[in-house]
Amino acid sequence: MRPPGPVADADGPSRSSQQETVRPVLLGASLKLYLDVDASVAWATSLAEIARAHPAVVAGDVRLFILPSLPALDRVITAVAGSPISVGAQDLFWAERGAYTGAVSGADLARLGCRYVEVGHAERRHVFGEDDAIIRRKLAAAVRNGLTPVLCVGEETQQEADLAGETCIAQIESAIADADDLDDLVVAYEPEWAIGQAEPAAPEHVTAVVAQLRSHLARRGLAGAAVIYGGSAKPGLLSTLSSGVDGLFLGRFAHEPQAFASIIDEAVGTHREGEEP
Ligand SMILES: O=C[C@H](O)COP(=O)(O)O
Repeated sequence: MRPPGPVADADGPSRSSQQETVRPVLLGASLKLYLDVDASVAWATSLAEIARAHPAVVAGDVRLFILPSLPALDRVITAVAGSPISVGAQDLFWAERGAYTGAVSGADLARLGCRYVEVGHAERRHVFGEDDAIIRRKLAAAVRNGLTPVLCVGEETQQEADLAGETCIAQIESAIADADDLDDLVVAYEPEWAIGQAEPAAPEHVTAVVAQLRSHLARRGLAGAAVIYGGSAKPGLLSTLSSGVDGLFLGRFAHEPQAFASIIDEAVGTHREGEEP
C-alpha cells in the first residue's frame, strides 16, 4: 500500500530486497516538539547525508524514517528528497475534510509526501486525551490514505512481560479493528514507564514482550508487521536486543545525528529471517 501523492523517500533499495527472506532493520525517530523548524531541517539534512553514505542504508538492509513536527514537514521532505529516508507525521485526524478546526488530514499528509504516520503515542493519550476509540479511527484514516501507521502500544506501569504483552495485544486489536485492507503496519512497543527516562527498559523485558507481539501478529496474518522498541532507546541498546526486535523508535537520543549514525552501525547484522515488513 503506497501513498497516492509524491513519496519523499527513496524506496528503490527497500523494494529491491522484497524477494529476500532477511528482514531489514527499521530505525525511526520522532522529534516530538523538541526542535523548531529550522533545527528540524538542519537535523534532517545531516541524517540524509549520513544515510546516503551508509552502505547498509543504501542497500535497504537498514531503513530509516523520521517524524518531524507538522510545520516542519514540507521543508524536511524537501531536505531528504533523493535520500533513503522516509518521512512521516506524528499525528493525523480521523476525517479527511470537514469542519474540524486545527485538524490535519491524512490525505494531505500523503499528498505532501509522507509515508508514515504515528498513532496512539502515550503522549497523545495523556496530554491530548486520546482514547482507544480515537486511536482506532485515526489508524483507519491512516490506512485509508495509504499511510503506514506507526502504532504505539505499551503498558502504563512496570509489570511482568506476560501482562505487558497482554496489554499491548489488546491495544493492537482495538486499534486495528476498523482498518480495512491493513497490509503495512509498524508496531512501536513503548512501555510508558520507559519513555523520557535516562535508560530504556531491560532488554530481557523488551524481547519477551516483542516475542508475544510478533506471535500474535503472525496469528492475525500480520507477520510482515515490524515491531520496534521505543522508550529512551539510545546507542548501545540495539546490540543487546539483537534480532529480538525489528528496530528502534528513537526520541531524544536521536537528536544528535552522530548518535543516529552509530545506531545504524549497530543495526548492521541484526537482521532476522522472515517476511519483510
Ligand atoms: O517517540 C519516541 C518515544 O516516545 C521515545 O522517546 P524518548 O526516547 O525520548 O524516551
